[in-house]
Amino acid sequence: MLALAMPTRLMPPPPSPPPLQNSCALSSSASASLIFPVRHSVAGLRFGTRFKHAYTSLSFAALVASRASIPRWNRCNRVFAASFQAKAVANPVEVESGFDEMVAGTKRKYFMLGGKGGVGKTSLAASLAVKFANSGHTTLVVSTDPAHSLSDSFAQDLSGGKLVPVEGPDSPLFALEINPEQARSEFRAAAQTGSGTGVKDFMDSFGLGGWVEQISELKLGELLDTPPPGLDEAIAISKVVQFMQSPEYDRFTRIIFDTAPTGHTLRLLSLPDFLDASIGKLLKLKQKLASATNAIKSVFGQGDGSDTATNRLEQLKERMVMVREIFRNKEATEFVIVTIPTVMAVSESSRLKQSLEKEGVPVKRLIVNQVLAASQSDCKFCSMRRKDQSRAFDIINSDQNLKDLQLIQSPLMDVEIRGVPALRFVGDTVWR
Ligand SMILES: Nc1ncnc2c1ncn2[C@@H]1O[C@H](COP(=O)(O)OP(=O)(O)OP(=O)(O)O)[C@@H](O)[C@H]1O
Repeated sequence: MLALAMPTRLMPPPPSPPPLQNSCALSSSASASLIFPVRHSVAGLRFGTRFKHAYTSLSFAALVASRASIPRWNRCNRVFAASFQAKAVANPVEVESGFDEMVAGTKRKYFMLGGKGGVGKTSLAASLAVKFANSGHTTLVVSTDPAHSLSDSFAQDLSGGKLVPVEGPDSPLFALEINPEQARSEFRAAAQTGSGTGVKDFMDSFGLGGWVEQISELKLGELLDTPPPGLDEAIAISKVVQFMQSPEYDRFTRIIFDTAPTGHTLRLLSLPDFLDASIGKLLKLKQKLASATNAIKSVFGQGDGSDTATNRLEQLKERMVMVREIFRNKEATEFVIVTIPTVMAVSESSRLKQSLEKEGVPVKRLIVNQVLAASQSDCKFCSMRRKDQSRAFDIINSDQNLKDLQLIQSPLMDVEIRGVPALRFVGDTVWR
């Protein structure tokens, strides 16, 4: 059934005819064997005629409801992607997003969605969460992005750092927004007692110069004074790991992370090793000092509560190791790269893929979001955008880091994706 298949590779669209009345026609033309429409012809929404699933009428109601707030600065930006013009270059089995594989089994799986800022990570993470929940999985979606937008995406207040039930899906779906600022404060409070210049001076005054050198190697003071980007997220994720150790979390069979933009994610990936090494050294040092004089013991000993601090550091270290294990577990984890069809975004995705590979993080899929549909008649703006888009797809097809990933396309909608019905619609369109 060709209509159910998604193409693996977009081919450059045929040359566009001259613009007609400066408008974007909503055509879903398909020329027989090579070109076929997507399963949900979104253009059909406008005329209410071509829905194939019960969900879509619901979704459309929500989408229509939210349309009122969209500025109509140009007819072109109202285009719902009508169809993808694509060449079926591969076996139809390969051209779907592979959702069957993602949803299979009741063992817990983690999905991390990441990419450049603003490409649609949150919308796609939320839509995937809704799709899993509607497929029978008790699902958790977590935001560790310092600039949370999960609440906006679900149109529900999810802040507060606690599990919040999301209303609407068929099976339980919970969301959790971790406040990275607060998580970092906790980390500072836990770590400060065991390091820093105060201890260094103190050690020096006892003639323990060698130790001073070791302490400065820790770089923990530096870490706390100017925390590297990504630390917030590392701590936020380690907090999630902490939560997940509690029995309350056993029921979740799918956990989705809406991660921070690329830069943060890359630094985050190298951070567990760095923290692991730093905290490890600190703990080792503490153990050595435990047999030293009472005066030194008082710095690290029970009297001033710093044992609690080191215990917490030890806990943090353990969690960082767990985070790293989760990130690298090929059986349980998948990092899904989200991009948009622009040269800049695709180049960044390529670098992200390379770094993830270097860190041993499994990546199988690349979602190209906001794909503009092919159209019979184009306004100048749309045809320019489509040319850019086509260039971006060419790059993906030839890029060493990206070309072997399973390509998923997500159409550009002409409304903001907000609320469970809209997310359900997007989920059914993209995750098939
Ligand atoms: N396919 C799409 N069609 C139309 N609008 C979209 C699409 N995907 C995302 N958007 C819109 O783009 C905006 C940004 O999306 P989203 O918040 O999901 O991106 P993000 O990558 O998570 O951003 P950030 O990096 O800031 O966290 C939102 O208003 C969202 O509704």
